[in-house]
Amino acid sequence: MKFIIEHLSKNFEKKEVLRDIDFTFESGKIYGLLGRNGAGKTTLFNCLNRDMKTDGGRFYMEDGGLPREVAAEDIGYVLSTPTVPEFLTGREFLRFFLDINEKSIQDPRPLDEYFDYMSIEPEDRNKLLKDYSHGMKNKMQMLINIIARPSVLLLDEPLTSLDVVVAEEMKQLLRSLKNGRITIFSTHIMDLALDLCDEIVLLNHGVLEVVDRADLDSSEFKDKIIAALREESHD
Ligand SMILES: Nc1ncnc2c1ncn2[C@@H]1O[C@H](COP(=O)(O)OP(=O)(O)OP(=O)(O)O)[C@@H](O)[C@H]1O
Repeated sequence: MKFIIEHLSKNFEKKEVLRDIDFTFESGKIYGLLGRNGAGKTTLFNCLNRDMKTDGGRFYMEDGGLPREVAAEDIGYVLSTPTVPEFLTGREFLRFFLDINEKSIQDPRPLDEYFDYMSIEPEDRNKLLKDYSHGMKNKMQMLINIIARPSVLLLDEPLTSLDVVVAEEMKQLLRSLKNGRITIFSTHIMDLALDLCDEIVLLNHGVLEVVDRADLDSSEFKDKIIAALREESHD
């Protein structure tokens, strides 16, 4: 399976944020998306999730060499700021999500199995989501996105505000989930990107380019990324 973006562009009035995004993502890989503040990472995710209209270009899936339209259930999107219904308990939210997606979720599991999977403690499962910490809300958002088994999982800086233990658990989780799907992960934490991702992709000057990590040790590779991103400031 591939996820192919061709000549995608997006402007905000006169500001050209995405100029010509042309990229092919392949199943089984985690892609680390790096870019300066304001480079357009969230805008790209919003366009791919169809929350925002693009100004040009297209994107589609390719299965067994055949192109097909992107269906809503193909894309999972975890926002950097978790948005969950605060008036529900963790358990109510999960049950509600499973109920409304009953037809599309293959092999639903008992609720506690999902909570166990995300290491959400039994005493927290019946608490209101408004009383969940940022990291716990983030886990819930991640959970509902992975239950739905999207082909493409977009993660907008999901680990930035998590403590080291939860961040490590999330990393393990993402690694365990990567087969059979495309994971695109935006982050400002370069070590995390180098550690977790199979490919590093830079969003720079409105285009996406892969950074070749062949034959470079980690420090040289980091310098190369910083040098490439620094160019952006001379615009
Ligand atoms: N709805 C909008 N209306 C106008 N301009 C916008 C809108 N959304 C984003 N922008 C602009 O588009 C540019 C890219 O923003 P975006 O949030 O996509 O960047 P980012 O790479 O995710 O940044 P960061 O790393 O700081 O989160 C910025 O200049 C931003 O001000």
